[in-house]
Amino acid sequence: MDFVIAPSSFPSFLNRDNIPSSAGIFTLTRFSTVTFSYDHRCPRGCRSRRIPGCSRIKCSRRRDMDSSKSATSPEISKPKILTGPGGYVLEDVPHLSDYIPDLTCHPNPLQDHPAYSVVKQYFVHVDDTVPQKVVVHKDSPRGIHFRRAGARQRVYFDSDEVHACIVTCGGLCPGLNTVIREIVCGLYHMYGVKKVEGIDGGYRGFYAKNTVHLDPKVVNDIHKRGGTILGTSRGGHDTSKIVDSIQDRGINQVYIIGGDGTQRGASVIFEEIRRRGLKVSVAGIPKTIDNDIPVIDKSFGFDTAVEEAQRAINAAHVEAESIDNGIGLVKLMGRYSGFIAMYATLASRDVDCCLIPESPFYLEGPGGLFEYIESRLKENGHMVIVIAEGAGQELLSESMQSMAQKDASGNKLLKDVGLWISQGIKDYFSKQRKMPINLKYIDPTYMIRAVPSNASDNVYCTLLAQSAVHGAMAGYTGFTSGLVNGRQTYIPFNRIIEKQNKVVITDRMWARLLSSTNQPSFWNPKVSMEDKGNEEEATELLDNGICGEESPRFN
Ligand SMILES: Nc1ncnc2c1ncn2[C@@H]1O[C@H](COP(=O)(O)OP(=O)(O)O)[C@@H](O)[C@H]1O
Ligand SMILES: O=P(O)(O)OC[C@H]1O[C@](O)(COP(=O)(O)O)[C@@H](O)[C@@H]1O
Ligand SMILES: [Mg+2]
Repeated sequence: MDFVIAPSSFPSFLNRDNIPSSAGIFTLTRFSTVTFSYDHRCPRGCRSRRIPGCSRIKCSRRRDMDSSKSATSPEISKPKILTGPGGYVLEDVPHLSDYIPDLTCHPNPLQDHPAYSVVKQYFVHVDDTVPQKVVVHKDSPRGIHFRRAGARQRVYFDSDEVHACIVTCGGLCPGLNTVIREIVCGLYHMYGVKKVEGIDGGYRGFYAKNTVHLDPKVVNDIHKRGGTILGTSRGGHDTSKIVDSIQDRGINQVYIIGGDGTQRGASVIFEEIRRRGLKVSVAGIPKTIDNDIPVIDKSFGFDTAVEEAQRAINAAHVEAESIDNGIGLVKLMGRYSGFIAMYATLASRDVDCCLIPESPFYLEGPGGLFEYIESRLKENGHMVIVIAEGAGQELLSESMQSMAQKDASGNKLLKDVGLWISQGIKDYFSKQRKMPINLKYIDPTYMIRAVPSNASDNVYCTLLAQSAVHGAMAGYTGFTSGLVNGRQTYIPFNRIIEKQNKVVITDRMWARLLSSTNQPSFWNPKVSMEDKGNEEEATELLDNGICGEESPRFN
């Protein structure tokens, strides 16, 4: 039985919501006769017979497409790029209606919500976008924009129809539990969605474990705890099995919380879902304390990690100050990006030297680290060094037997630079300089990421989670919810996974650090000229947008 309702019979607010011309009428389709056996599942993800929006003709036509379970389809969706006057570019995110025609939509239930209905203009205008760069010149082109996140006037899921799942992958990060909590509560309290499941233990949990029931009662207090109540893992990623599991369980909204590796995985999952023609929204929430995800202002949990790192730096300073020629050495996380070390150093003001993966350094000779340590000790009697775990790895490889080991996700396993440099400093001063020093090495690595998120990260996590929920309900898919210039946006996966965010050492922020520590830049003009990749973009973090101008040069 099909119902076709003309727009005039809908509440008037719907007509104001820039309904695309292709959706000139709303089609409420209901069918009662078609059945799908396990082997002939409805490729749109509905295993029940009575899910609106899944017409018999289209489902049976699409059944053929489902016969191949291969996740290696060459059909990768093209980026959705829209251009406008003045050099305006919108890097848009996919929508379920891009590949599923005649989807039904409904008025957003938030219009009747006691909290939100009083907000003037609560719904985001369909044309709202956020610029990637806010510092422009008079004649600059308008540049790249992302779709603004937030609740839309119409949604593409009926609340009763939604079956959501949440998964957390990769390393821990403060705030994971808050994001889980706010997705569950957002779905329940804003949209009346009751079916939410947690995937146990990362991606492999989709096919290797049972799911965990989630509701507001279960998640009520979890934001006060570190870690993730769902568990996490690296590796174990089989796209076909994951999408089979999504389809078998009848899941139609997938919330994936994780770092760069996870978002790469999410992008492949989205492509496979699209290839199978399923009505399943895939929403990513970027997670990493390393802050190595590009485009976004910063990742959640980063502030908490920097705050926690202060405790280790303070301890190192107290220890170093208390003895003659005291050196406090602190190793912080940061595999490829030194943001935590840089911000912890800038925040502390007690640090004399910060070493990060992006800034190569050398130990001996004029302008080297050992010479600087000696001068600081002679001048001050003590010093504090902060080193990111990924710093100086090329020096370690030279002096240790190279073992290119990787973790289950394919990330390079690093050698312990903290122990190595501690030994190097001790050997240099005792053997070559015959100068007694007292070195205390503090390794708080896991302590800074296992803590619960602080107040500001909790609010940030809430906004990211709610944005993801609004986006999925509005039918967007293949997107990551992220903060761009202080506004919540939907960013296409291809932009999130194309490269890693790194500290740009020719940028103002690194200059601020150098001027705060007084350390040598270890800058070698020849090496820097060769390092073209680093010159293009300014460091993306807390720089109030002013770092997007020309990168200044130092030395
Ligand atoms: N290039 C990739 N393509 C698809 N999936 C990936 C890729 N890299 C990592 N993954 C998957 O994402 C998950 C987490 O990745 P990992 O690198 O460990 O953490 P993070 O997401 O925090 O960077 C793992 O289960 C892994 O299998
Ligand atoms: O020991 P583990 O769990 O693999 O985690 C160590 C890694 O996790 C991180 O904190 C973050 O990495 P991800 O963002 O990839 O999870 C790195 O800085 C660190 O090298
Ligand atoms: Mg990673």
